[in-house]
Amino acid sequence: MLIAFTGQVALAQYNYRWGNQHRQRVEMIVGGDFVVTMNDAQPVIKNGAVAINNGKIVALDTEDKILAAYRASKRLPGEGKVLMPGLVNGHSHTAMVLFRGLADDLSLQDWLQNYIFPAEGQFVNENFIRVGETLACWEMISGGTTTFVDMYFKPDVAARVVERCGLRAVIAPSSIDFPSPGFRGWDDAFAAAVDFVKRWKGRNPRIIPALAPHAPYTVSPEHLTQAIQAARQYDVPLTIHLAETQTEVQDIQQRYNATPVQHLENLGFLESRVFAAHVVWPNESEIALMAKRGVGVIHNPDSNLKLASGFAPVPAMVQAGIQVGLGTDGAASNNDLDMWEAIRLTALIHKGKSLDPTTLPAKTVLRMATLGGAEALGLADKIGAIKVGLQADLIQVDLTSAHLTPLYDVISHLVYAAKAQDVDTVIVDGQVLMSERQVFTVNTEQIRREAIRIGEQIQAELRPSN
Ligand SMILES: CSC[C@H]1O[C@@H](n2cnc3c(O)ncnc32)[C@H](O)[C@@H]1O
Ligand SMILES: [Zn+2]
Repeated sequence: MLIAFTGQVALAQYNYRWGNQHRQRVEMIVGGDFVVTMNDAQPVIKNGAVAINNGKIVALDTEDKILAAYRASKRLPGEGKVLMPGLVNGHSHTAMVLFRGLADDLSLQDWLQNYIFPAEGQFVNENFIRVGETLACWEMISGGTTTFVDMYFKPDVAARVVERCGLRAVIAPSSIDFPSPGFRGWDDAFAAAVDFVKRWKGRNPRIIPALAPHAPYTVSPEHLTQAIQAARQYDVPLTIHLAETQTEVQDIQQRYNATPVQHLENLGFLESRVFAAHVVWPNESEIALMAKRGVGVIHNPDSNLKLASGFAPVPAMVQAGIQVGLGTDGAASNNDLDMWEAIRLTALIHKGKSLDPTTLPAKTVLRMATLGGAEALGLADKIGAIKVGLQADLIQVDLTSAHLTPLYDVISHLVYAAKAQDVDTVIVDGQVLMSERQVFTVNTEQIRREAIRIGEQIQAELRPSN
């Protein structure tokens, strides 16, 4: 008896001393009852875990195997949770959260010309962007977005906020042919955008500078050509609003005798560094053209519905092999930055439109919100899936709420039932930004106060539209 007990103690001591030594030390181990990987080799691992070191995924397996091979000073257990790649919001104007609810129930043209452009001219300055961007980062972290595209103004301020909040972002300063906040017109806006790109390229791996001419109806052919040439010269992505409304299609047809996508093709603009937002009204040959040129598309269902822009032919674009991601657009046309809503709407509206319930099945849509977005942005070698060698941009989604009980199919729940509030943990580059719904990188009380103050100022000073 005594011998057996002594033997057990010795074994425990051996395991403690040497077993631990044999396990490789990593920074963090994160688990999930289900690990949804977006990696075809191992799509869903039950009772899985991921080992993270230096911000990267170094191992992915069942939790038993991970714990047998690795030890970590930090562990985020996965009971009652799904572990999955962070969501990629492929199109937003993030600081527009401060214009949320300012002008609703309008068409895009009316909304932009008569409400949003004037309000931006009046209120967007560096402080507006600092507060709006921080508020948006808080909202996005809370909802499980780990990478987003910000197509807006004052990119240096936005980039510094993103650095502090810990998210990953493609920061694409807007250039447009008429006055915009801080600029007289295209020339000074575009020069500043190029200067931003030159200064931020390679500076912080989480900040990807890009160029963003607004749209074919607000940027001349000469300036569009200038933009794509600069994107090539500095080897950065380029994003643009494209074929968003029927009004745009008619306008471009009248001005240039071409449909919007064809117009860009005629300028030699279409290539794989380009990803276009909306693309609601491409014709069949334009879809084939975008697929051939490797142009990514970001679908924004909430905004397209709210502005009554129409239903983008997403099933046909996916079928053609276009890399399609999802976006929220700005919170003034959505009215939030909730990617779960974009996921659910995408999975629903195209079924209704096609009268076919097999259109865009849940798995396809979840892929669009993660790996599809990463592909469209040209970032799939870094993010979008749980795979050894990729950056550790991960979220844990809590499965214990009433609306996720019971569970038959984890992908079904993520697409048709989960909500932003179910996101429990957010990790970017191996850094925990939120755990148990507590956001660590934003002073939420302070930013709420500052956002309310700006809202009061806008309310008091907004000039009526004509
Ligand atoms: C040059 S990008 C920033 C510019 O775009 C405006 N904007 C916001 N949402 C949309 C949209 O859906 N279509 C076109 N333009 C949009 C935003 O207010 C900025 O002025
Ligand atoms: Zn937009």
